[in-house]
Amino acid sequence: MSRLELRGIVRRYGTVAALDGVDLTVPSGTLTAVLGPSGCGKTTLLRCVAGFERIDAGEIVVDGQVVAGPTAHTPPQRRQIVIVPQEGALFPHLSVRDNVGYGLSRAERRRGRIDEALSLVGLAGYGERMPHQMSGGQQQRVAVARALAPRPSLILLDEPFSALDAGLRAELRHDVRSALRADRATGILVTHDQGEALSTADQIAVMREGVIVQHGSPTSVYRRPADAWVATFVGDAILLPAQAEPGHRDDPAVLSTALGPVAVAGLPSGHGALTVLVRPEQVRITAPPAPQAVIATVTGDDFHGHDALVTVRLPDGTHVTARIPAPADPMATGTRVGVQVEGTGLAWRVPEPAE
Ligand SMILES: Nc1ncnc2c1ncn2[C@@H]1O[C@H](COP(=O)(O)OP(=O)(O)OP(=O)(O)O)[C@@H](O)[C@H]1O
Repeated sequence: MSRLELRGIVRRYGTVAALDGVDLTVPSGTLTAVLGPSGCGKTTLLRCVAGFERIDAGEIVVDGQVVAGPTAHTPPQRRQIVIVPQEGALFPHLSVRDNVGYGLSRAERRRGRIDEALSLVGLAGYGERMPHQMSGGQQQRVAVARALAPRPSLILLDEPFSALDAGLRAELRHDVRSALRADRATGILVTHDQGEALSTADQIAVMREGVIVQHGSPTSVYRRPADAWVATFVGDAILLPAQAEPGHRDDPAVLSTALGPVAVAGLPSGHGALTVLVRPEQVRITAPPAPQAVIATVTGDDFHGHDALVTVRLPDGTHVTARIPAPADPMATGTRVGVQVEGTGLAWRVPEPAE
């Protein structure tokens, strides 16, 4: 169990700042998912924490000890930090047992740490198999067991489930999360899959262009995204234009949008153009249209088993997609429905165009 602190980390490649002042704290025994689009610096961040890359500015502190900074660079083998890569991490010529025991002392092997690590990932009894006798998902479990076995200060997971199909991914991330918790390990999970980040991590750090733009619990990042970009990156978002009037003093204020009235808490002060965020599950669809609902026309219905994504055209011509519990019959294209927003939305001021 270790606490990780990143303070103002900068890592440049020529003129590109892959990391441009990253601040992040990962409390002991917790898992933080670093979520961001391709090229935002996620892998560079892991490589700096592990010690494979030197940093140009800032400090990396593990349990109060500076492992990288202006005058320090502890080499990777002395950081007690392990990385679990996407795939192909196992030695093909070694048994599962020998793979897991690779970095362990003889004493730890004797104390039964290999079997303990295999049980943590649900593979008790698989020690004598060779990697090629295991499925892709089982091989990733072995890789996680091998990483956990020496009880590292930190475990860094670099998109470890990305090569697996959807069902196996969900099962494995759940089991890996349980294994990390059982071992009270501190970890960072890098992913660009927002569902994975929301369902697996204790904290989410959203990264954009080499900076952490928001850090918080999955619920806080989903419910109170820092800006419209985070809102669309973490979850599906409906963004609607609205206008703040000087008379809006209530909290929540009720704004007029193409989806009808939307209650917004914590409205920015002053008047001007706003962007209002509503999540697709907040849109209620009624057929026949409920009184006071905005009248819309169904243009698409995607059935997903547990729910359905229904796209409608609003009177102003814009299309929005609602997530509703799957109806018994699909909503036919052209059906006239009513749409209303439930709960509260969020709003941000639209930046003035530069002169
Ligand atoms: N060795 C390198 N030399 C030069 N530029 C690099 C190097 N490694 C990374 N970069 C650049 O740094 C930026 C961040 O790259 P990084 O691989 O960390 O992103 P990422 O978020 O992990 O992307 P992905 O999700 O696609 O793996 C990119 O602009 C990339 O081109």
